[in-house]
Amino acid sequence: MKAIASAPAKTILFGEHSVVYDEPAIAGAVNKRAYVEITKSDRDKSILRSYDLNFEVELDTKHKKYILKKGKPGIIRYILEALNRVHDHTPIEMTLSSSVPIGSGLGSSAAVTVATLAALYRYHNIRFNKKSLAHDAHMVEQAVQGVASPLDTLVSTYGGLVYLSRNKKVEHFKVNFNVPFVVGYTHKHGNTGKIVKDVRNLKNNNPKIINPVITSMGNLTNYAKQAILKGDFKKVGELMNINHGFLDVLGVNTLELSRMVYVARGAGAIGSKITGAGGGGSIIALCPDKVNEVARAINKSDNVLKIRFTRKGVSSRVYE
Ligand SMILES: Nc1ncnc2c1ncn2[C@@H]1O[C@H](COP(=O)(O)OP(=O)(O)OP(=O)(O)O)[C@@H](O)[C@H]1O
Ligand SMILES: C[C@@](O)(CCO)CC(=O)[O-]
Ligand SMILES: [Mg+2]
Repeated sequence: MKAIASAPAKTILFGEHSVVYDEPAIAGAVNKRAYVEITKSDRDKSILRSYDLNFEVELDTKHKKYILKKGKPGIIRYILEALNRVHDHTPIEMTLSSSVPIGSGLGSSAAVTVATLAALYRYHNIRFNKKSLAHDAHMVEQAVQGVASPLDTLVSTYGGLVYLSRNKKVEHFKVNFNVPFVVGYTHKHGNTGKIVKDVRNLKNNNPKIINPVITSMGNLTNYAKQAILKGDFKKVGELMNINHGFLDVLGVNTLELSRMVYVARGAGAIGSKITGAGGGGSIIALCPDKVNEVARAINKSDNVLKIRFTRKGVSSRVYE
């Protein structure tokens, strides 16, 4: 018996970081995915491996211990947390593959977590639905990072373009939002857990300054929702640029991210901003009519990822 699952990466259009403080956010699933496969092992220990992320872990799930045979522990922590919550100690072989750049603001941790939980639920024949899966995946991110909003794991579970309201209501945009975006990313990985905690410290040390910024980011996201519904991409772009300024105030901008943001605008993007936690990772640029020019300009000093939004969220199945 083999259980497999996959879940999409995401890009945040508006609301990263402010969503941690219950402000609204808009994010979409994109055409990069994480894949997890689980089979029964005939060895006495479980093995977790990834050929493309180049890591291998020997798991002693009975004693909740692991030996990192090769690779870095980062993303593995999400998988181990999911295993601790769901798996018994029967030996399994778990293989992860992913086309999502890790630590690049595109929700690799959420895609890996959602795919891992879905594959484990299938393997153990545990009933679940998208609501329960998104919740459980959020709890895993919360446990690993210390602080996490439900946004990334919601988008990886449901797919599509999602508006998350202040009272955590999920709305799916019905509009056809396939306007051309370009994602630029640096090889400087971010670490969302650490960056979110840094923002929390800044907020706690300067509440009278940062709290109104967080509130304004929430209001901006609601204006952006109206602009998207009206198809007013000029306004969407303008609001992306303002949102980027707010993220700079929160301290999550870097030289590389700024360079890509302004290179994109100089090449014709009508809006560009950090997407995801920042501190490394990615920017997103809205460039109707100028996709190739913007992609070429960013690619001169950084990396470009042509993304498309996808309605396809998590998928999973069992092969007997
Ligand atoms: N090459 C790597 N191999 C394994 N883990 C890595 C590697 N590079 C980074 N990591 C870790 O993977 C995790 C990536 O999750 P993180 O949430 O930080 O980024 P992300 O999900 O890709 O971006 P965001 O959360 O901003 O959307 C982090 O714990 C990071 O330390
Ligand atoms: C920075 C953040 O808002 C998004 C990370 O992709 C963190 C979170 O929502 O958990
Ligand atoms: Mg993440």
